[in-house]
Amino acid sequence: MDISLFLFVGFSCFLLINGNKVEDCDYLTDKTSLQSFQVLLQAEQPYRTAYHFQSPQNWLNDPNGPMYYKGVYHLFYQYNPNSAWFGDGMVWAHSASYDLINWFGLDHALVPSEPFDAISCWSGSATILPGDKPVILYTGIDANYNQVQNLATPKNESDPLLVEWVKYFGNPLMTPPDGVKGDNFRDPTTAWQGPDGTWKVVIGSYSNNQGMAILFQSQDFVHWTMHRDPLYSSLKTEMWECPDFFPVSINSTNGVDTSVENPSVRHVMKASFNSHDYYTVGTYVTEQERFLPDADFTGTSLDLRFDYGKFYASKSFFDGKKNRRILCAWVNESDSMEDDLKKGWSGLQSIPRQIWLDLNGKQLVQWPVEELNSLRGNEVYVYDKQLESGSVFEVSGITASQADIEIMFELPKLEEAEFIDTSLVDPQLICDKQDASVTGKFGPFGLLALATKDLTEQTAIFFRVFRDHKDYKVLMCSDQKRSSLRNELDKTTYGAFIDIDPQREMVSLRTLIDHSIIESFGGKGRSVITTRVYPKLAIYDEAHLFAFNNGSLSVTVSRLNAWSMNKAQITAGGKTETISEDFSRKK
Ligand SMILES: OC[C@H]1O[C@@](CO)(OC[C@@]2(O[C@H]3O[C@H](CO)[C@@H](O)[C@H](O)[C@H]3O)O[C@H](CO)[C@@H](O)[C@@H]2O)[C@@H](O)[C@@H]1O
Repeated sequence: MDISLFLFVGFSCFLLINGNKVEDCDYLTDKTSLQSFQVLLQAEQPYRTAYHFQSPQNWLNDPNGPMYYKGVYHLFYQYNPNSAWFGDGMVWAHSASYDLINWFGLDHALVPSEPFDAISCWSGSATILPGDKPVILYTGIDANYNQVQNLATPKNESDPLLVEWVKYFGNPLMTPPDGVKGDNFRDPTTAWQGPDGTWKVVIGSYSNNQGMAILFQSQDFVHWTMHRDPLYSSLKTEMWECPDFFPVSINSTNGVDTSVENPSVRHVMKASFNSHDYYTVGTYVTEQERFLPDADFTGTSLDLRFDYGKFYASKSFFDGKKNRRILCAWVNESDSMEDDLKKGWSGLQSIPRQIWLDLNGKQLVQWPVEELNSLRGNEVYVYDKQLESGSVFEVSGITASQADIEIMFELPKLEEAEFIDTSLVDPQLICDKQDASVTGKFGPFGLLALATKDLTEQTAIFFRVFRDHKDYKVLMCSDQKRSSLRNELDKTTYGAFIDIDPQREMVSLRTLIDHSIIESFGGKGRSVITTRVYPKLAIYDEAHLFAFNNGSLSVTVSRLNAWSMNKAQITAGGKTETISEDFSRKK
């Protein structure tokens, strides 16, 4: 709970709590009533997170320009200083960290101020130029609501915190090309440098019924020319937001710098559309400036996604400190806009994830950054526990509303698995039809998170294992249907197949629970599902965690380790905003 400011204007006084004007000070004349008021408000804010990044108040969306510079990690993000809703006047808020988990806020890095960003400073990326010189390319919404690309540089490069940024006087550097609408040209990627020294960057767009990554080239990072063809475009897609284009090593979990081009890397193209982050692995043919995907986007459930739940506008960066590539994304709310006004905030950032190419070369693997483990507190574990059909057991001894769980399942007699109905190809639909209450053979088995003791409220993260001819198919689901007794929440069920062979590998799950967000990594990070839930009763100490098996065949929990998670230090930025009356946020 952030009690931001007391303002005394003349004889009147009010209190800003999470950015909302909530009470006259008459009510708070003595310390006792202030304390009870705080307790009351705490009870009203059970959905704020303990270790996921969120701003103290207001609306937050895309991560922008993440980078590692002179010993400091930087996270900029889309932020509305005026409201818990998205709107005009978006800024680049700025936080810094030494470990990607604990963050301290700094002054906003970019705020609308010039003709080329008069309305808003929208998403973009950072690039570290040779000589350790960081720069930002971002989308400005100009006074005519056109999207243009702008450059900003640090005022003082020797300041590791990069607090002040200066907008280039010659902005904008790129404007919507012919045939591209003024509102379909945004979100520059991190730029990369070709072997001949040419800088390249792609901008998300939509033209001629295709979503695309328009390629621009430059010799000096200031003068940019559009390449004849987009780096890649796809007919099956809408407007591409926040594209990302980066190399991945074919034989190592290490990351590589965005400019690396050699035979030991492949390239990944990511585009955000249709509320999801889709990606495809492929080959970057430098000479032709073409990206050749192994598989084109299909606009169906067959496309690869970073996350099969809520995870949007992600951005990756190469972390030179630990030679890894890190991915972060915006996780939006599933409650109503009215709820967001009441809470005074909206939007979270995912836990930063390390990403690398799976050994099979077909897809990426993701895992929470190792620094997260530093928040692990009390641990409980279970080994070799048989889960008979219909059984449920409580994992007690940890803070179930704030936890990190790793669990591995062994499936004896795999051959008894039921055959998959091959007419069902969309995993999300299967998870929805065959939710956690529907008994199969192997599955549903998994975890019941943020559950009441009597299981009235529960979010089930579970697996089903099917036979498919001589092979097996492992389905992972996150079922939010019973996540809350509250109505008017989006309780969509999510699902994904996991590319593992249960004959050779145990079915594993790592789940991060943090009050209103659940991030689940199946099959050692081969499929990930993030969800937002808002239990009415299963909050704080009333939240419980269970392992369950609702399949007709028994399964064995070969290993379960669960940790209480400590709170991360995430402090507010340097500037406190006051409420603008233009943006009505009255309760
Ligand atoms: O903050 C601007 C950046 O966000 C992006 C991707 O998230 O585009 C957002 C977008 O606006 C929609 O999304 C808002 C939340 O992200 C939502 O509240 C709003 O109502 C939506 O319109 O902006 C355009 C124009 O409105 C829309 O097409 C996008 O989805 C990114 O592309 C921006 O740089």
